[in-house]
Amino acid sequence: MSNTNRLRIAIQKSGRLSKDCQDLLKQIGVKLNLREQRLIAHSTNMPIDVLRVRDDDIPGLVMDGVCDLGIVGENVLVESQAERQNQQQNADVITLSKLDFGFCRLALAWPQELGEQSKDWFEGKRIATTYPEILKQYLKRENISASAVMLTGSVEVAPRAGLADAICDLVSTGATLEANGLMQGETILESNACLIQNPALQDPEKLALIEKLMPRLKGVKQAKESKYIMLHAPKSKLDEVCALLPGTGQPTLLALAGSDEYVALHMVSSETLFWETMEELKALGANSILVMPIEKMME
Ligand SMILES: Nc1ncnc2c1ncn2[C@@H]1O[C@H](COP(=O)(O)OP(=O)(O)OP(=O)(O)O)[C@@H](O)[C@H]1O
Ligand SMILES: O=P(O)(O)OC[C@H]1O[C@H](OP(=O)(O)OP(=O)(O)O)[C@H](O)[C@@H]1O
Ligand SMILES: [Mg+2]
Repeated sequence: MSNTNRLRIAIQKSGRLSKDCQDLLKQIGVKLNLREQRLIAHSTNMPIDVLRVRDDDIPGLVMDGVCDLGIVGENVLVESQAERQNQQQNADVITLSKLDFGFCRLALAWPQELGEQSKDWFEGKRIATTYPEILKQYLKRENISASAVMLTGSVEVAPRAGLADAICDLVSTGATLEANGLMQGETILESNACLIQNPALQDPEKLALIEKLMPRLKGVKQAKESKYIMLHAPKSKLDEVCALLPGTGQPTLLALAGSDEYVALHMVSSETLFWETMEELKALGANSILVMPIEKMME
C-alpha cells in the first residue's frame, strides 16, 4: 500500500507517453516540479506525487498499491494482467478513463517478400514480440500452434536477424514496418493510453481528490474535441445556416450593432467546421466565420 498521504501517480519517465502525460497533468491543474533525472516529482499545489518509471512497471505498481493511479497503454496493461494471472498474482485495476493519446495497435507482420499470407502460414512459425501473453492468447483463440520469441526491443529486426519468422509489434503509422521491409497482417489488439486506479484504494482524502480531478479530465478531453464557432449570418437565411452547423448544440443569437439584416451567431460544437462547410455558409451570405479552439470546459 502507498505509505504516504499524497496521491501517487505513476507515469512513463521517457518515451511515447511521457509528454502527453505531463501535458495532461498540467491541463487538469496539477503543477509539477519536474527535474529531468528525478524519480519522484512533487506537485507544488496539490497533495500529489508523480512517479516517473518505465511503462512496463506501471500496472504492477498500481495493482500492488505502491501507486494509487497510473497512466499506461492498454497493450502494457493487458500483457501484465495476463502475466500476473499466470502467476496467481493480483491483477485487478479500475480503468477510470481512456485517454486521447497513445493510439496504436498490436499487429502481426512478416517479411514483405513473402507477399500476402493467410493465418495457416503461421503454423509452426516463430513470432518475435514484446507481448508474449497477448500473442499466446490470440494463437490459442485462433488454433494456431506457433511459438512466441520474447524480445524487449528492436522487434522489427528479428526476421532479418534470423531470430524469428514474423513479428507481433506495435504499429501506428506503419513507417517502422515499412522501413524494415515488413508487411502488416491482422490486428490483435487496439490500444490507447488509459488512467488506472488501484481498486483497494480507500483513503477518503485521496478518493475525494480523484473525484475532484475526474471532471477536469473530462473537461480537457471534451475541450480538445470541441470548437467555438462564431459568424455573422443574414437573418433571412438563419434556418439554412443552422442546418449546416455541426453538432447538436443550440446557437446563441446576438444583435449586430447597426445592422437589421445580420445577426451574430455563436456556438460550441463537438466537431470542427470543415472548409467545405465554411464555403457553403459563405455562399448563404454568412461572413466573419471564426473557428476557435477551446481550452477548458465544464458542463
Ligand atoms: N507509434 C506509436 N504511436 C502511438 N503510441 C505508441 C506508439 N508506440 C507505442 N505507443 C504507446 O506508447 C507506449 C510507450 O511506448 P514506448 O515506445 O515509449 O515504450 P518503451 O520503449 O517500452 O518505454 P519504456 O522505456 O518506458 O519501457 C506503448 O506501450 C504504447 O501504448
Ligand atoms: O508505426 P509507427 O508509426 O512507425 O510506430 C511504431 C513504432 O513505434 C514504437 O516504437 P518507438 O518509436 O516508440 O520506439 P521504441 O522502439 O524505442 O519503443 C513501436 O514499438 C514501433 O516500433
Ligand atoms: Mg516499456
